[in-house]
Amino acid sequence: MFLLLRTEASIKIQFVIALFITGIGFYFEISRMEWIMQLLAIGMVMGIEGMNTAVEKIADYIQPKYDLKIGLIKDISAGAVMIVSIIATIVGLIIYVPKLI
Ligand SMILES: Nc1ncnc2c1ncn2[C@@H]1O[C@H](COP(=O)(O)OP(=O)(O)OP(=O)(O)O)[C@@H](O)[C@H]1O
Repeated sequence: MFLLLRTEASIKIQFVIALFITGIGFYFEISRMEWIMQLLAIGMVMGIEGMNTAVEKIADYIQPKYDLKIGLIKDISAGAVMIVSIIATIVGLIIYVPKLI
């Protein structure tokens, strides 16, 4: 976890967003269930991002040169991050939009 936070720019950004959204959670005094959903969303995104980083590192280790199959593998792995990020954004909107309007 510390290795990821120290070396990966995308995890650093997600960590800052996680801290920010946690602060927002305290500000709006979200419910116990909303905290569970928010924490799951944060954990999902950062966990899958960590796995994506591992896939990228393995790919670069086994094939440092340009390779269509490696490109496809990296795209699929990045796609997994995209899926959980979209879902996490929707969860955030479901929690906070009603509090803002
Ligand atoms: N060896 C390769 N062969 C073919 N395409 C590659 C290769 N390496 C990267 N790519 C393409 O470039 C994209 C970005 O790959 P890269 O490894 O730079 O990840 P990244 O998304 O920049 O991740 P991060 O910012 O976390 O390092 C991949 O999704 C893939 O499409």
